[in-house]
Amino acid sequence: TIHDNSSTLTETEYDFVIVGGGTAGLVVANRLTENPDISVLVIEGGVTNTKDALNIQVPFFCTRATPDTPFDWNYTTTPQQALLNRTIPYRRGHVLGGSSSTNFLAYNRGPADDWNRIANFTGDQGWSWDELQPYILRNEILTPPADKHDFSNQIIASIHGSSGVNGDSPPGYPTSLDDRVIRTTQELTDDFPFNHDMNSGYHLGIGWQVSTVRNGSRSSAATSYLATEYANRPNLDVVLNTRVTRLLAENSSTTFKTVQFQSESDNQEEITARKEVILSAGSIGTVQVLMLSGIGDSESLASWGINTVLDNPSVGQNLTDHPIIGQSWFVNNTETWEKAARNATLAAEQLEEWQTTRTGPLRLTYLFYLDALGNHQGWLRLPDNSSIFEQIADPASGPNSAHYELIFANGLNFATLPPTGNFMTISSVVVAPTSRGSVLLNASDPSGDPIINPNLLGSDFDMFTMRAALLSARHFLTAPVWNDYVLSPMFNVTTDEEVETYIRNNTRTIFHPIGTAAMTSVDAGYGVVNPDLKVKGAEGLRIVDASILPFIPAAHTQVPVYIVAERASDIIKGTWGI
Ligand SMILES: Cc1cc2nc3c(=O)[nH]c(=O)nc-3n(C[C@H](O)[C@H](O)[C@H](O)COP(=O)(O)OP(=O)(O)OC[C@H]3O[C@@H](n4cnc5c(N)ncnc54)[C@H](O)[C@@H]3O)c2cc1C
Repeated sequence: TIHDNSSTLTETEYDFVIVGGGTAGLVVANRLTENPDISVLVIEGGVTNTKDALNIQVPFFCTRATPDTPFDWNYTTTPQQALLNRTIPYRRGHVLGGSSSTNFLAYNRGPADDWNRIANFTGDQGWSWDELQPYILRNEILTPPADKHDFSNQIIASIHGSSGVNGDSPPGYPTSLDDRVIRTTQELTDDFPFNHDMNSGYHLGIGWQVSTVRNGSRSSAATSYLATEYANRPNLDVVLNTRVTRLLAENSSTTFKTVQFQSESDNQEEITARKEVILSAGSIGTVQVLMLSGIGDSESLASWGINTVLDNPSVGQNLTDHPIIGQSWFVNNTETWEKAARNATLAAEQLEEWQTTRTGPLRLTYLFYLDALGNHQGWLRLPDNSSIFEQIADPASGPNSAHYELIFANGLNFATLPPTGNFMTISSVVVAPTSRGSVLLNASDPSGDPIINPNLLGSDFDMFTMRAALLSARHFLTAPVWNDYVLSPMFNVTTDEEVETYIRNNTRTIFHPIGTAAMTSVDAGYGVVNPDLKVKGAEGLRIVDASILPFIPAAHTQVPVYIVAERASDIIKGTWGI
C-alpha cells in the first residue's frame, strides 16, 4: 500500500525498513516482498510520481522534471574551483522512483571491465561482469520502440533481458541525424567505429541508444518495480512525503535498527526493523543520514555538534561524477527541435499525438536545454600515446573502457533559443574522471541541504580529457557526410585559450554522483561498506544505492544502480534464508 503520510501506518515494526523509495530502494522492496512472510516498509522523502506528472512521463520532457520543481531536492554545489567558481544545480529525484523518475532515460550497463575492476578491488567475484549477468537480465524487459520499426540493425536483442521488470527500448522516432551519424562510422571508421550493441560488455564505438522507455512512456523504478501488482502486496508499505532524519543506535551499541523520521505534523517518530535497515537514499541522502546518525569522521561530526557512534572518515568522501559540456552548430535542416520549440501549435499537436498514441517526436529523449541525449551515444578512448599518460596511469578500468562519451542531439540544448536558426549539439562527457569530491553536513544547519562538492574537472587528467573530447566532437563533423549539413559553429571558439575558457565557463554535471559510501574489501581499512553492502562496524545496517560504487562506471549510472540493487536483494535474502 502506498501511504501519503505516516499517519495511516498501522505497524510500528517491519522485518526491513528501507530509507528512500528511489531507483535502488524500490528494487529491494520488490524483491524482498516476493516472500509473503516478509514485511517491508519504504520511507520516501519525496512526492508521488503520478500527480502532475506529465514532465516525468513524457520522455521528451525529462529536463523539465527538475530543477526548481517539487520532484527535485533542488541542491546546489559549492563554487567549483576549476569552473571559475561557478555553482551548479545538483539535481536529485525527490519523488517516488527517485532519480529514475527524473533522469534522462539512457540505458547503459557499462563495460565489462568496470565490473571486473570492482570485483577485484573488493575481493568478491560476485561483482564481476560474468556473475552479474543474471541480475542484468532480471532487471530488463526489452520492448519494441514506439514506432514499432525493425531494430535488428540497431541493437542485438538477444543480449537483452526479455522477462525482467524495467522496460526499455531502442529509439522510437527517427531523426535527421541518424543516417549521418551512422555514415560517419563508415567514413571515419578508425576513429569512430560502429558498435552494434554498446551494452554487450564491449562498449567502445558509436551505437544506437537504448532508453528506459516502455510503450512510449518513461519506465522508472516506480512504474516498474512498484507497479500496481507489487504495490498491492499486503506485506509492503510505502510512505511518501516522509523524511528520515537519522538512525538510532540500540543502547550505546553500533546496532542501528530504529529509524527516526519527520511526520507530517513535524513530530519526530520512530519505526523499527526486526531484521535490517537498508539505506537507499542515494549518494547524497544516504551519507547525510549516516552523518546525522553519528556515523562518519569523528572530528567533523564534533564540529557539527553530533556525537560519534561509529568513527569512519570515509563517509561522504570519494564523491565522483561525470562532467559534461555541449557544443552546437547551425545546420541546414528545418526538422530539428527548434521547429516545435518555436511553434506552440505544433508543440500542442505533438503532445496530443503522444497522449493518444504514445508515438511521435515526444517519445524521444530529446532535451530542450542543458545536456542533450539523442538517438546515439559514443564511447571513446584517448590515444594510447596521449601526453597525459606520461603524468598519470590510465584511470580507465581496462583497455576496452572509454575515457569520454559523445552524445548527439538534433537541436540546441541551451535555455534561451535564438529567434532563428536550426541546430545540432554534440555533448562531450568525461567518463573516467580522476577528481574526487565530497558530501559534508552544513555546520550551521546539519539537517539542511548538505555541502556538495563534486570537484568537477578538478584534475589535470579531467581537463585534458574534456579538451580532447570537445575536439573529438569537432573531428566527428569532418566526415564528408556533414558537408551539406553543418553550416557553422554557434560560437567561434578556436585558440587553445578560447577552448579552455569555453570549457571552464560551460562545463556542468550529467548528474551521476557515486562513491560517497564506497564498497571496499573486508580488510581494506577504509571505505564504508563491505562487499555484502553491510556498513563496516555496524549491525543491522546495509546500504544499497549509487553511493556504494567505489569507482564511477563509464556509463550513465541508473542501470549500474539497478544491477547493484538486484544482486543486493539476493545477498540479503541469502543472509536471512528468505
Ligand atoms: C537529472 C538527472 C539525469 C540523469 N540521467 C541519467 C540517464 O540518462 N541515464 C542514467 O543511467 N542515469 C541518469 N541519471 C543518474 C541515475 O538516475 C542515478 O544514478 C540513479 O537513479 C541513482 O539511484 P539511487 O537509488 O542511488 O538514488 P535515487 O534514485 O536518487 O533514490 C534516492 C531516493 O531517496 C530519497 N531520499 C533521500 N534522502 C531521504 C531521506 N532523508 N528520507 C527519505 N527519503 C530520502 C530520495 O527522495 C530518492 O527517492 C540521471 C540523474 C539525474 C538526477
